[in-house]
Amino acid sequence: MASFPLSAKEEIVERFLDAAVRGDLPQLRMLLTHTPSLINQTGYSGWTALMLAARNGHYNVVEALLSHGCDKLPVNSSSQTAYDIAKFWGHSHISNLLAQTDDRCSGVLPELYFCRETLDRQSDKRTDKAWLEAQQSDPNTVYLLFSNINPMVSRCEEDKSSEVLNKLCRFRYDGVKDLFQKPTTKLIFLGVEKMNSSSSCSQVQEGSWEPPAWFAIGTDEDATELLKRCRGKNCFFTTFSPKIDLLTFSEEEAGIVAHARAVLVWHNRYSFCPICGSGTSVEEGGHKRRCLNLKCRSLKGVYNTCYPQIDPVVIMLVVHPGRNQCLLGRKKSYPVGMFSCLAGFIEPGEAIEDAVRREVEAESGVKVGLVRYICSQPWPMPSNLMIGCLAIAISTNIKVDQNEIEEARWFTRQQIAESLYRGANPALMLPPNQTISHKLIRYWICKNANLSYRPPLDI
Ligand SMILES: NC(=O)C1=CN([C@@H]2O[C@H](COP(=O)(O)OP(=O)(O)OC[C@H]3O[C@@H](n4cnc5c(N)ncnc54)[C@H](O)[C@@H]3O)[C@@H](O)[C@H]2O)C=CC1
Ligand SMILES: [Mg+2]
Ligand SMILES: [Mg+2]
Ligand SMILES: [Mg+2]
Ligand SMILES: [Zn+2]
Repeated sequence: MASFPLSAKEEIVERFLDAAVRGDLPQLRMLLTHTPSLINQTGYSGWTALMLAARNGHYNVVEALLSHGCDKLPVNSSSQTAYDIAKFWGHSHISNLLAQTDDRCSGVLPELYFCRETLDRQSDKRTDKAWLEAQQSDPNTVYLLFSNINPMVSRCEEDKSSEVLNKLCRFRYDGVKDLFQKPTTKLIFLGVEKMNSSSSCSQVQEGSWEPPAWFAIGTDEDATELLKRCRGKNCFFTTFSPKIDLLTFSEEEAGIVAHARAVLVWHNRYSFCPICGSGTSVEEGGHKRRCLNLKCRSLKGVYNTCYPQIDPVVIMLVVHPGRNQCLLGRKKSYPVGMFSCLAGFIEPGEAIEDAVRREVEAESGVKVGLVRYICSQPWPMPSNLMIGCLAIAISTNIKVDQNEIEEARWFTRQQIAESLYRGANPALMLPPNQTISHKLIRYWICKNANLSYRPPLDI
């Protein structure tokens, strides 16, 4: 059989995998230091370094790979994870190690995008007017600019291979103070910087260091005028395709965007009092609106029109009664070949479990029994809270409501695994890594992959 010369990249992957087969830890470490992206690479066999080390009983290599953040969930063409492989070949010390790490550390259910609490919200400070005013003019305070609800960002030029493309433009007081004069400007107190290793200097010990406060400014001023403030920093607003652009921040900044955007959207929607139609004043660092009509009912008791609104949405991966398939659907608006979890808004007076059952049956005709909450994600498009569940189907016939989705289908574990780990299934493209939909699908795959953990509902 003719053999083709390997490209430089293929060659380095093969050297890395070969080190895992031989248990050559120094060589493996050296290659990993030089090229960290090797960690989850597969060779021609479709096996990762972790699988190969597990197959050959190299405990120290498995340990080193895990400590470098290796993903232990990929499966080979026989749907085996590294855990399955170690178990099959009788390397129980390795299968025990692979089964040990808990969900969050092992990548089974890693932190979700938009979920990182980068700032300390310090919600108690929102009512401290004097403190807030002092922070506003403090030279260390950080301001983020939003043209309505779209953040001003600059392109990241440093790392072209990274998924992080956008960085929030940060301003000091002098660069934005003129905007405060406009009555339509909204100022949102986002919190203060959390103390980290770089801030634990002598100033902190002396008690003289105050963590900088962060504010978001929402303005309706002309975007081109706002851009002049960046003085050539190559800034722009994410007006063209917010859905895609909002997924290209770092984890640290994504959480800040989710908070700021949801509050600014609420201000845009609730300019006037929804009870009596009067004007409102903005209070509590932008987290409350108070009606200016002293006779208004909203001033008595707690009115939920006065506080930022969040729209709860259930999103669920429906599992076939036989446990080996899952139900995914596609809307007309999805890219060609993409299928995702079914989702729908929770209705008033409805429990999460009932919303899951109602939405699944309405959209796909499939009836659902058990529902289990897994995780949640703020989704600032514009202010949803996605509540992620696994649900067990008790019927399998599909009858799609064409008004809601275009198609729904049962997919086998093998089809999903191939799409997740090898992108080899052109008929099935899964939603991007940053979405809760992706995480739920991944969670199901790994929980079903004979990992030692057995969920209480035997999902
Ligand atoms: N992060 C993720 O992985 C995913 C997020 N989503 C988000 O979930 C949300 C809900 O999913 P859909 O399937 O669209 O919901 P859905 O299945 O409830 O259908 C939405 C339709 O229901 C009506 N509706 C009823 N109550 C509503 C409310 N409170 N707000 C808005 N519309 C309401 C409207 O006619 C709307 O067109 C979407 O906004 C979407 O952005 C959806 C799928 C994946
Ligand atoms: Mg829906
Ligand atoms: Mg629906
Ligand atoms: Mg609905
Ligand atoms: Zn009112």
